[in-house]
Amino acid sequence: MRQGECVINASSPPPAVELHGITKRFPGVVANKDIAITVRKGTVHALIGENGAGKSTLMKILYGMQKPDEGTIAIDGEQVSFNTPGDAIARGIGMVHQHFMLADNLTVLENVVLGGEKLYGIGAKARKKIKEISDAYGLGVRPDALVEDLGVADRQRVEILKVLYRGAKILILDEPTAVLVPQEVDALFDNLRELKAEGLTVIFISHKLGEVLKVADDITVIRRGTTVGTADPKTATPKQLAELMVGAELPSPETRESTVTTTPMLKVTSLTVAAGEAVVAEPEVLVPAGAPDSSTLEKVEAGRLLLDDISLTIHKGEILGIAGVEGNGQTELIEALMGMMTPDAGAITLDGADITRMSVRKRREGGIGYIPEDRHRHGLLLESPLWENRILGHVTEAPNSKRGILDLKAARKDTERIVREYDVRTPGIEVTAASLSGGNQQKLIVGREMSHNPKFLIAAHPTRGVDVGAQAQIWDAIREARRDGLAVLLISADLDELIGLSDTLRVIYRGRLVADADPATVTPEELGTAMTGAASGHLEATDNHSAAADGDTTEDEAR
Ligand SMILES: Nc1ncnc2c1ncn2[C@@H]1O[C@H](COP(=O)(O)OP(=O)(O)OP(=O)(O)O)[C@@H](O)[C@H]1O
Repeated sequence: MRQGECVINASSPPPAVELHGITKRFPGVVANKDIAITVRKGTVHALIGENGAGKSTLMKILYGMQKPDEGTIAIDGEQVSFNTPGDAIARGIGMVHQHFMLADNLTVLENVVLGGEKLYGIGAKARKKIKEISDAYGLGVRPDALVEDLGVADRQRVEILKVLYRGAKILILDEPTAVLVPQEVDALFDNLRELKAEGLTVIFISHKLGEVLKVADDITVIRRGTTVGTADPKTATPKQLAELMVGAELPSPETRESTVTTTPMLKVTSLTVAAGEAVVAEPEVLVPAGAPDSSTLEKVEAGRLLLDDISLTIHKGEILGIAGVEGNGQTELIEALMGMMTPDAGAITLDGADITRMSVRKRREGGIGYIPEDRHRHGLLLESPLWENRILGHVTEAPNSKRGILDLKAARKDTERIVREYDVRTPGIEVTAASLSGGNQQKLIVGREMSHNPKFLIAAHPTRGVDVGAQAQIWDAIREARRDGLAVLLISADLDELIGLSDTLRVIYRGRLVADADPATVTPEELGTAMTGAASGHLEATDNHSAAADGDTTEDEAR
């Protein structure tokens, strides 16, 4: 572990990026404080730090999305000043955001060219250029594929290709591996090595310390807005990095104590959803009165089964993990369970009561907690203060409501409690959710949902974007509630989390449950293989109907 900056000897080319004395203040928060980072040309440089440490702010400054209050930026040895991302792009900087920004209904070529038409037109020249870039860096992108047909990893490659097409020599990737399965992570790292070999520079933000050590040449640690040191990936361990970041031990999701009972809490029988189904959106129960409509459910093309005869049972005290590459029916399963989508066939019972046609509000009141996949679309009102976000989805429940009337004082007080207990780093509860860092937004949602003592929790990527310290805390909260009988449907792209937390594991592929895995023995690689639809000798094929029958056991029957 070395403190301070990398040593650059006199004969080295100028560093690709030099940030000096960068300071950025927001009301009540110093997001970046006198930050100094030197990024060597042709390297992969990882930026790590706990939630709210200031990583995204720093990258937004480098990409021209935000202006620093103080400090200088030099690119290839030359001082620059960016007012917009356009200025940064012109100096060869590209950014791939965590939330992809592609138009689904356009082809890869159209997406790549969009906004950059001046470079190579929109015809044969553009196509040739795309092919050249794709071949040069091993991206394997097909220009005529429709983006909506692509999986997550391919979409990410299109995003990378898009910034390369615009001439980026320095790529900023914001948590690029959060949505990828292990095999896809390896493929991305191969791409990054290719980029590096061609002299490009990559800066990436990540909370996955093992991966950081695998791919980074240099690591900078940021804590509370300032650089606290650099680490050498050749010698550092994940534990050391975690300690440097948050002063905490690296958590493990592993628990093999079983709290699974024989009492079914959630039972899903032959649930089927065809594409193009009309959506039952009930914005008024998701948001407080007067807030904008947060229903963003979309229609999809007709003719395909999005959920195909899904049957499963989750018992009291059981965490059932669903493994799957994004886009294989997880969203539809969640929406059908929450009442945001009406299934075409099948039934859902919660604690013995049929909830198949029940409203979202009634389901929530009946004890369903919901940590959504996309916190911006379904979890938060970004422009509203934290205390309003605490009410979101729980308008009619205590402490937000007393005898049918909103109790704002109690809601505010409870928001302060959640902020304290879940360590949401914020100057106060009056700031907007948008002003929180990604990980702190997530902690607020988890705190809110756990505060209502749900019977059944839908946890989609519960620790996405949170640092190792907060991750441990969220895992503990879920485990503790499980001990008290909580049933959990866990959906996560983090296979270690999925394997470590789940009591039961099932694989979803093209809307069907295709395999079962034993969390005590399965490896992330085996699970990753099964998720791509390939048969894995280590996993058992699912028998949907025996799973349904399983739900018929009574409390007294042994499982
Ligand atoms: N637009 C904004 N307005 C007010 N405060 C902000 C704004 N953007 C960021 N902040 C604050 O600046 C601090 C740094 O946030 P930033 O998003 O840079 O953290 P981060 O290290 O990227 O965290 P995470 O790992 O959770 O994404 C946080 O306290 C955050 O609340």
